[in-house]
Amino acid sequence: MTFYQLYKKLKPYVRPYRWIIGITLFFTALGSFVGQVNAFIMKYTVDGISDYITHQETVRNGFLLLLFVGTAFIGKELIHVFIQIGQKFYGEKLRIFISKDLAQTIINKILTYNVSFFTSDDNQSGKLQTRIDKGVDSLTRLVQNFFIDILPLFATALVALLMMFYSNWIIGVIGLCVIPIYFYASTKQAQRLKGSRQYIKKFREEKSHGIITILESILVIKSFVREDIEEEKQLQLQNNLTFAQISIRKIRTLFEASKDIIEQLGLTLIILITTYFIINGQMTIGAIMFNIMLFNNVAAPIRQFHRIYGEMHDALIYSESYFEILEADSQKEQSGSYIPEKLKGKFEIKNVSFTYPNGTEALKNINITIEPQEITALVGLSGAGKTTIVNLLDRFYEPSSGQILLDGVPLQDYDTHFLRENIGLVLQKNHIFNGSIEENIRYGNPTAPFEEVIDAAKKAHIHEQIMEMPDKYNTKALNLSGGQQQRIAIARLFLKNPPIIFLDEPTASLDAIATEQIKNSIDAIKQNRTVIIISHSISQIIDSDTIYSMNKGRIAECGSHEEIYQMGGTYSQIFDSMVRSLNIEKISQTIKK
Ligand SMILES: Nc1ncnc2c1ncn2[C@@H]1O[C@H](COP(=O)(O)OP(=O)(O)OP(=O)(O)O)[C@@H](O)[C@H]1O
Repeated sequence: MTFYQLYKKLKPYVRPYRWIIGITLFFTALGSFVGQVNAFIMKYTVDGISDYITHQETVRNGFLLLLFVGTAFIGKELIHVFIQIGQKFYGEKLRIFISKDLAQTIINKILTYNVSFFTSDDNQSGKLQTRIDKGVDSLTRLVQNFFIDILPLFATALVALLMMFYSNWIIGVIGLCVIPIYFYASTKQAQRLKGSRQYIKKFREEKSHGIITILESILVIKSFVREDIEEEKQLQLQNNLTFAQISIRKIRTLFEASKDIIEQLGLTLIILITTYFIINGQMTIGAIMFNIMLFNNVAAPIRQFHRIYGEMHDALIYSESYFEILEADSQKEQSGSYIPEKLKGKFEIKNVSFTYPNGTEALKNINITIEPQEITALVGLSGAGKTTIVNLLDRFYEPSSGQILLDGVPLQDYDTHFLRENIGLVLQKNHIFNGSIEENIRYGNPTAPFEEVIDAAKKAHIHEQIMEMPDKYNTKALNLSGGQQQRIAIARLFLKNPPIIFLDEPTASLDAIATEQIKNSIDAIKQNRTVIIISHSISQIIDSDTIYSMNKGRIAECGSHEEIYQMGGTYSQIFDSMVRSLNIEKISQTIKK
């Protein structure tokens, strides 16, 4: 991306705050003139003192000179402070507003993206977060710097340069000559730094992903006593980052030294030529201070040019990623417009194959019919593709080939929000949000009255336990046990009350009593709904109307429990293994006693 492209992309974010920019520009213009006042005062002072000495003026005149100079300095400083406050305040205000808009826009945007966007390797949570944070941060810093740093510095430099020309054209030309040399050195420096900066960006993303991974897997790390492996991984990342940072520092030091030399050469020339004109009588002695100070004003922004250029390049690198995320329109979830009055809930999966974006072929030519208001179970060994089917039915992914119909209408024709409003999903491990139990259940229907929240909790067999907690429904949900969290998620589903329900191993993380209670709740919620249940537990699937047994992405058999068992294929193998693992013989002997 070029700076011009960046400018065009940023324009819509800056436009609403034109009035703030107007005020900032006013302060900038004022500041650029006030910035030269010191040079004039110093010239006047030196000339005044020189006159005073040459003409042996009275002490009174000397005091008057000092009074004037002192008042002028203090007055100028007061005005300068006022201008700076104005510039900083409005610059900050602009930054805060733009930061808010940039941060909110990207959140709004990514919420519209496909699930595949979030599961891709490039967008692992830490990486995505760094990219967004850094993008927003560097873009807002760029806007802020432009108005309270870059623009005032350059405006002051321009006015100083004009005054140098006004003072003497040769002095002006020297001031002017330094600019392109400096500019060339700064550009070269920035080009050399570009590669290292990109590495730093990559290493930073990897580091924050690494930290998130540690936080998420702390129990596994500790239980396997693998702290040293994790330390080693982090050290490697840290070393890479450190080397890149040192390489940047090296380049900076070298270039800064060469730029100092250029500046000193310019200054020496100014002093020599001004001295020549003073000796010649073409300038007064005060001109030496005047020219040095003006030259300083010209050199100041150029001295900072590499920093500004660097920050702008940082902004370019990070904003490139920011805008890549923002403009990933191909990732936008597609939605049809079809909204039926009522859903019956008949799914027909016809010759569907599906390959995940990373190339895993999860489903191969699948044909399944899910009858409305019936219970359909999906059974199969791990990795057979059961969850993938649910992912497709919820439109988290689109089939690679084949077609899915709901009540005879292609799934892609449905309004996606409508579709998902009508589907309830309970997973093996359900997400619990940071918030109270009530807020977590209410997620199923944010406008439901509190009585309905309680009713849902009762149906999910969690109400009594909640009432025993000190803060009852205000208890933090993240502190609950896995089984309790699962029941909160089921309560959320009761509150949502959708006609279609997908249960993906809903009791896998529960104890036996909780499993029985949840099974009862699930049996209750199954009434008059289309249900797909995935489970490795016999009790959950045995009384389903239809069972599909899957093997390596294909349907192996289908039918009722009795029918499919008789086929003697995958299902009977899984079923027999389950029975053996339960040790039925021992169990029945125990029960007989
Ligand atoms: N987000 C993903 N990206 C890439 N591959 C995936 C993804 N999710 C699942 N897979 C792969 O797709 C295949 C089917 O996975 P799926 O989760 O559908 O199996 P499953 O039958 O539900 O297994 P389990 O009983 O263990 O939950 C597996 O090989 C899995 O590794």
